[in-house]
This record gives sequence, C-alpha cells and structure tokens, in this order.
Amino acid sequence: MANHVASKGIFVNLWAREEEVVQIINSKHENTTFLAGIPLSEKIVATASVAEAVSEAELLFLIIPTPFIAKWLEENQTMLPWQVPLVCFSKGIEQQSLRTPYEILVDELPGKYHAKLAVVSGPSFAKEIGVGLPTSVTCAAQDIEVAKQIQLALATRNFRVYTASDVIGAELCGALKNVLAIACGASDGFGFGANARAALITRGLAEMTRLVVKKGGKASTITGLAGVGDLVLTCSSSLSRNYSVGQAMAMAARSQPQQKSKEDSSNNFNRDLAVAEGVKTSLAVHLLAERLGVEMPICESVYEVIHKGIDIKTALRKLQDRPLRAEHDEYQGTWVWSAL
Ligand SMILES: NC(=O)c1ccc[n+]([C@@H]2O[C@H](COP(=O)([O-])OP(=O)(O)OC[C@H]3O[C@@H](n4cnc5c(N)ncnc54)[C@H](O)[C@@H]3O)[C@@H](O)[C@H]2O)c1
Ligand SMILES: O=P(O)(O)OC[C@H](O)CO
Repeated sequence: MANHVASKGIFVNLWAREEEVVQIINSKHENTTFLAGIPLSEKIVATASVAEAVSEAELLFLIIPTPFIAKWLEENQTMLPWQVPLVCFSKGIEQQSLRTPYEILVDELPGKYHAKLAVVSGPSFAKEIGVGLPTSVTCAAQDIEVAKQIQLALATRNFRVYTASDVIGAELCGALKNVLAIACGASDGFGFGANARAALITRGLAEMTRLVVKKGGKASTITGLAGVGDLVLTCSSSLSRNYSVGQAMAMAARSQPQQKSKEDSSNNFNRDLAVAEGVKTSLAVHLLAERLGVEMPICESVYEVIHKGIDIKTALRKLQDRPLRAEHDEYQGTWVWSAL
C-alpha cells in the first residue's frame, strides 16, 4: 500500500517494527523480509519510530496482523493524531475477545478518534498491489464522508476504491474468507476437484451471510468485493497464505510427493502457518458462531482440523455426509441461505 500511495506522488512514512526492515527499505528500496523482489518507491521513508512516522501525516494506515493490534495501540496510541482518518487493512478476529479490528480500535482508542475510523477490505494481494496490477477494494466507514475522503486519496486508474457503510460486514467477510480459503486449499490439496471447490466457496458464502447478518451487517456486503470478491480470490490462488496452508496440510496428509524440495516446502509451510490469519481466526469463528447460535459447518471443520486434531479427510468427508435439504429457506417473505 505504501508503494501504491507513493505511486501517486505522495510521500509515505512507513513504520516498521524490525530495525533490519527499516534499514533495507531505506538503503535498497526493497522489503527483502516481507515483500522480496518488489522495488519500492524512493518516496517511501521507513522508520522504527512511530512518533516520527505519524508526524505530519494526513492519513494513517494500520496494517498489522489482528492479534497484535490491541497491544500496538496500547503502546503507541498517544502518538497518533486523532484529526486524520485512520484506516485499518487487517483481516481477522481477535481470539480472546472475538473483536474485529474495527471493534478493537473503537474499544482501545479514546472517543475523539472514532469519527475518523475506516476499514479497507476486498481482493488485494499485497504482491499484486505492490507492482501496480489492477485492484479494486471496498472502504467502509460509519461516516460515509470519511470513506469518500479515503476513496479520493487512494484511487488511481489501477486501484479502484468503492465506498460502503457496512463496516462490520466488510470486516467479517475479510476474516471469514481466510478460514474458508484453508478449507478450499485442503480440498484442492486432496485433489477433490473444481466442483468441490466451487461448492465450498458457495456454501462458504452462505456461512458468511448468516454470521454477518446475525452480527448486524448487511447481506448485500456479501455480494461485494469484501465478500464474494475476496472469497473467490483467496479460495482459488496459491498466492494466498491461507489457501496454501490448507493445501499443504492436505498434501502432507496424503503424503503426496511435493513438487519442490522437501525443505523448501516445509519452510514455506511454516512461514504461511505463522502468518495465515485463518489459523487463529478459525478458533475465534468457532467461539463466535457458538455464542451467536449460527451454524457454520465448513468453518467448524477447519477449526476441528487445526485446533482439535481431527483428520483432515474425515473433516471434509463429514461435510459431504450432512443431511440433505433445500438450498434456501423462506424467511419473512424472502429467500435466504438455508442453515445446512
Ligand atoms: N499480505 C496481503 O496480501 C494482505 C492483503 C490485505 C490485507 N492483509 C492484512 O494485513 C494484515 C497484515 O498482513 P501482512 O501480510 O502485512 O503481514 P504478515 O501476515 O505477513 O505478518 C508480518 C507482519 O507482521 C508484523 N508483526 C509481527 N509481529 C508484530 C507485533 N508484535 N506487533 C506488530 N506487528 C507485528 C511484522 O512486522 C510484519 O510487518 C493482516 O491482517 C492481513 O490479513 C494482508
Ligand atoms: O495471503 P492471504 O491468504 O493472507 O490473503 C491476502 C489478502 O487478504 C487477499 O485479499
């Protein structure tokens, strides 16, 4: 995102946690640790000081993994200006509290910050944005004027930004697609085929809809970029860490010979496992769905495999063995996804 914003001629102060990342970005204009191979604009200046990074900022982006947001805010919030929009790009649900990133921001930041909070979600691999490939995202904010301000600031011919007011829907979609991508990767890793993957995506959308609506989000968000857009992307590309984790787990379970060397594969797997948000989010979704009484069998299967040690093939087969029923139920005069 820093590279994208810099491509508009805007100077970007980039805070990075690791001193070596700061140094290599400033000296080689490349983030060799987290985004190797992508040249970064000279308009990006990295710093390890949050105070330095945010001084004179007209727009703040918070893009760190969800499990670290609360702690980061606790340590750094006094340095953040409250008069400028703060846009969060993180996708996940906090494990203990079951809060989305926006809910964490609202809880942890004083009230004066709240009016300017926004989230960006949608199909957006960093590796593709970093090299300027066409991308479209949704920016959701409670105050639509804030969303429009961010839309104007970020939009280019290659980066379309749509506005939305359904923050909770956009965020839940971004979190759930990571869990569903693990299921799709696993299905593909087993060689279950394109039919199975399409079914998982479609019934995954049904699960997303039920949870979003129960949490007060809009069903229409599901048909947008944050919903179907990001779900299709993440469930069908090995550029996704979440999809790759599912795929690698299934391949390991099948003991299929890996295409790359064993060492390469397991290095990649451990790296993806550590950063794939769906791994931790699957536990949060299990707890949230239980608390809200929402049935989410695919997400539940991912939870059972990762956190309960259930055999991956058994979990996928269990989904196939569920009772047969109608695809949609009639609910208050409209057709909605059925519960199973
Ligand atoms: N990578 C993508 O393509 C992409 C696209 C859209 C949204 N996102 C979301 O953005 C967020 C960040 O993803 P990412 O791919 O940049 O990171 P990542 O998942 O690759 O994790 C590495 C990043 O986490 C940071 N980090 C590690 N420990 C930390 C700590 N204790 N406190 C603060 N930061 C810490 C590291 O400095 C590094 O920047 C995630 O929520 C992800 O879902 C990522
Ligand atoms: O690599 P993933 O699975 O974390 O997905 C990255 C982005 O969220 C895709 O929109």
